[in-house]
Amino acid sequence: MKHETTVLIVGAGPAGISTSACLNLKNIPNIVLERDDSFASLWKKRSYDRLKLHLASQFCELPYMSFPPNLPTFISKNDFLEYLETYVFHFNVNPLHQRDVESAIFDNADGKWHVKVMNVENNVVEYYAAKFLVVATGENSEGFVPKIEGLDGFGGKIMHSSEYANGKSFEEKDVLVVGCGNSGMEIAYDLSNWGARTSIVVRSPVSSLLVHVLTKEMVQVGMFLLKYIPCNIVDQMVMMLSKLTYGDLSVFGLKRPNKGPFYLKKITGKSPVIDVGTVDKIKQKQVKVLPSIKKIKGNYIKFIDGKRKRFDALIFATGYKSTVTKWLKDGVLFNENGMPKKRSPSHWKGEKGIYCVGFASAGLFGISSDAKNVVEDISRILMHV
Ligand SMILES: Cc1cc2nc3c(=O)[nH]c(=O)nc-3n(C[C@H](O)[C@H](O)[C@H](O)COP(=O)(O)OP(=O)(O)OC[C@H]3O[C@@H](n4cnc5c(N)ncnc54)[C@H](O)[C@@H]3O)c2cc1C
Ligand SMILES: NC(=O)C1=CN([C@@H]2O[C@H](COP(=O)(O)OP(=O)(O)OC[C@H]3O[C@@H](n4cnc5c(N)ncnc54)[C@H](OP(=O)(O)O)[C@@H]3O)[C@@H](O)[C@H]2O)C=CC1
Ligand SMILES: O=C(O)C(=O)Cc1c[nH]c2ccccc12
Repeated sequence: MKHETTVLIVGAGPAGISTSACLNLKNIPNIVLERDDSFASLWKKRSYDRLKLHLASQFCELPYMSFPPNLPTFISKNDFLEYLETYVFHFNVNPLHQRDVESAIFDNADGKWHVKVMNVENNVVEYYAAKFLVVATGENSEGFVPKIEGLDGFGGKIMHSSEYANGKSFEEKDVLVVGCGNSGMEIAYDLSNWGARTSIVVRSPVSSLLVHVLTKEMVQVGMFLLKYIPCNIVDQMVMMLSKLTYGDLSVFGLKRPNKGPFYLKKITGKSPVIDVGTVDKIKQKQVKVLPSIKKIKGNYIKFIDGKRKRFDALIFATGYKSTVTKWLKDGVLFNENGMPKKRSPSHWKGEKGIYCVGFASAGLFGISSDAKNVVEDISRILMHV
């Protein structure tokens, strides 16, 4: 049997949920397919305990619902999850769980997307069809771990940042965090608080890790000013504040790029590091900075500066990859990395009724705007048929 609807949404993270909510408000039939056994699985199962939103709450709202007024500016993971619970209930969003989308093909004959789904609860294949397909599987669908010589033979524990909850089991252990994006920097801070002897790999200036380090307040002020002042001026102000607060961090391998943080976020999607106290720990030598890994032998890690050190655990905070190309080969909307071919703001629409929500590297703010754009477009098309 084939399940027919108007819009099929793949993924029930913030992107899928908000798209379904916007469609429900317009009474457009839709089905949300989610591979996990709950919605917002990244937030529920694949993010660390101490996670708080890095952006002020007004930049993290999903369409048509504000956060409760009693919440602090920077919301905790649990409060965000409670907000999502209220959101799905209020907008009557009902994802079908344990539905892993395996393929999606457009059929010119009937003008519909045909989607093959594995119901992982009972191992039965299901088929769905719809005029519109919204890809909402996210930029963080799968953890990325680089290939390193000897990694398979590492004698200690290996995990990706998405599997890290807290540092309870790492007390008194030697732990190496690889990667110093927002996940790596915060996990290193957490590990150190839990009493782990913590080191973090910052790519050496040779392969140059150019990164802005800001506080969440600097980002908050910057986001506010961007509404009124050109990006280059906001960037200069924020960079000046960062210099005054942190000084020169290049001795720790963290080199400030010439281009500003908001400009770089817009052009490359790369977020600045929003410091939660890790920089202070680095300066106090409570978190040690090490260069890139050359190879691994047993429990020993050899670094590119020739030094060697023993570790009990490796935590890869080396980012994520999109998994869209595993099940979708549309050739138009997405490139070979499963990311939109077109840059924001025209990234969200493909051909033949395919869309994506949540692929603009613009966080929850970008998701909200994508969802509204996509649903407006679908609604306009439906009104003209
Ligand atoms: C640790 C972390 C913290 C973040 N914090 C912030 C923040 O504070 N502020 C901010 O603005 N942004 C933040 N982001 C960025 C972004 O907003 C979040 O990643 C957000 O959850 C993205 O929502 P999404 O719905 O696009 O993707 P996801 O939340 O990843 O949801 C995608 C869903 O699709 C499902 N799926 C994937 N493949 C399939 C398939 N084949 N079939 C069926 N279902 C599938 C997944 O199981 C998942 O539930 C953070 C990201 C991370 C990793
Ligand atoms: N509270 C919050 O709001 C949080 C938000 N986030 C967001 O989630 C998204 C994902 O963040 P994150 O998980 O940190 O991933 P990122 O992709 O942002 O960072 C990965 C880091 O790993 C480095 N890296 C990759 N490969 C290697 C390697 N072989 N050796 C050494 N370093 C390597 C990258 O360096 P390079 O750039 O040189 O490739 C980069 O610094 C981001 O948008 C982030 O802002 C994450 C955590 C908390
Ligand atoms: O946390 C993230 O990864 C985000 O993408 C959120 C975000 C959107 N715009 C920004 C500008 C500066 C820092 C973070 C973000």
